[in-house]
Amino acid sequence: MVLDNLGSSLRGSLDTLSGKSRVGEDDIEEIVKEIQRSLLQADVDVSLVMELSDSIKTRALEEEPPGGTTARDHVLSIVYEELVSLVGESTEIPLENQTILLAGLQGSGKTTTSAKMAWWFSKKGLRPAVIQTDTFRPGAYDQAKEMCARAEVDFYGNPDNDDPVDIARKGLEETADADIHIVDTAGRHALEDDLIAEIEEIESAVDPDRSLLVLDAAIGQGAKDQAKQFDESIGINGVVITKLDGTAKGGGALTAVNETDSSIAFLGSGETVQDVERFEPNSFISRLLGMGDLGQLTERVQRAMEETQEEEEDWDPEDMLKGQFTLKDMRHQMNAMNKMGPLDQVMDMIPGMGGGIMDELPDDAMDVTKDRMRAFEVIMDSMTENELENPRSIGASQIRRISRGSGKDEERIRELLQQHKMMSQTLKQFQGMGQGGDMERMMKKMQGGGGGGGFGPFG
Ligand SMILES: Nc1nc2c(ncn2[C@@H]2O[C@H](COP(=O)(O)OP(=O)(O)OP(=O)(O)O)[C@@H](O)[C@H]2O)c(=O)[nH]1
Repeated sequence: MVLDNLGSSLRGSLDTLSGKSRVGEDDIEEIVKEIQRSLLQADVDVSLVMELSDSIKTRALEEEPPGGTTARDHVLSIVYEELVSLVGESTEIPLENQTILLAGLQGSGKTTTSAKMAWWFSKKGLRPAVIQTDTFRPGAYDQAKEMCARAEVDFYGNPDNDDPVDIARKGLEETADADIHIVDTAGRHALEDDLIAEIEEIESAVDPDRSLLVLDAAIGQGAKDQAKQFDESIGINGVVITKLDGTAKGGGALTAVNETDSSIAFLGSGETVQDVERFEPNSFISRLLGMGDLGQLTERVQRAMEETQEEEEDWDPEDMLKGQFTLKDMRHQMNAMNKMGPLDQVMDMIPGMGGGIMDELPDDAMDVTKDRMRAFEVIMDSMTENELENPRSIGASQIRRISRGSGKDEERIRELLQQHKMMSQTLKQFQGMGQGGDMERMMKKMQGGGGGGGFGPFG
């Protein structure tokens, strides 16, 4: 992960501030040196590093720590804010119909990224399609097709056609039913004129809503020229950094962002379709600093909870923790999830709840897509209070009645009950794991609404 060492070395030097109420010039010099060392090691452009360290120094010495804040927390919050502003906002990716073009050098991870992004969009309830126009690398077609099958998303390619522009055009026609079109393009070893000419032609044929530059995290300063050229030829709106699992670098990508005046859209951290996440500056920096991401998580959870409070006054998360997971709880969870993003991504943000744990769960335990959620809502509206509280009491005759009332197939109702059962079992697993731990704390936060300040995780 980028700036891997920053968290621990920074925490070390911040500890020297413990007990102090004011920060001295020597202290801040020491801290800034640590930050510079980490950023330069991670290949961040020298001028960016200098800019950042100057602002940290000036702010730490000139700004008064707010009442009740220790010198350590004050400096940490400044470092945090400045790092967040260094990486910038995340590229805007609206959840609506659009065409996205992927560009980048050979091996940067475009094909993998196209399938990953399609998977990500599908989990948001949209229907994505990947269009593979790489006629240069033998094997690209099979690779993309296989990954798209694994991601369960639409795919178009034609290994017998050697005209990428024609494939792109036909692909858009053939996948007209999809909401999101992701157009993968060929790469070359280096930026050559024919690559640029080809991508320009594809760009004008597909007229993308946004073009993303895919960069290997290990690229280093070479990113600067590449970014510049792609930007000049097709216009770059955002960057995808791949292979963050394999390197402690990644600073080159920040340079590319700066060069193209764009932002980071997605991060890739593995070879499977699920190894992708939306770039979010706050959570990214919190994690770099090794502080977990509870600040952002609680904010999101609280916002979602406030919005779903309405007619659910009698919903008690304590009951859920005790293992009584009713259909009402499920409805509450679905509403909250809908607002926060998929539960697996939310879980990833909780320290100790990341990838490994989610991998052990059945895939469909968390797979509550928008369409299914809508259908489930309608079905639940046709249930009685007693049925909502005691789903086990629902037998064949109730299912028939609910089906008539909701206009949904009986099969759908069984599916809902099955989903409830799975979520209930999943929750039991978490209860087992979270003895006095993260899950329980998260549920308390959901319930009590404490914390919530911008720097929650630093306490
Ligand atoms: N560990 C890791 N490997 C990745 C990641 N993204 C891509 N890869 C691997 O990197 C290699 C190249 O990825 P591709 O997706 O084929 O790259 P490409 O840019 O489409 O390559 P061309 O089609 O030749 O231009 C493959 O072996 C991928 O499995 C990642 O985030 N982490």
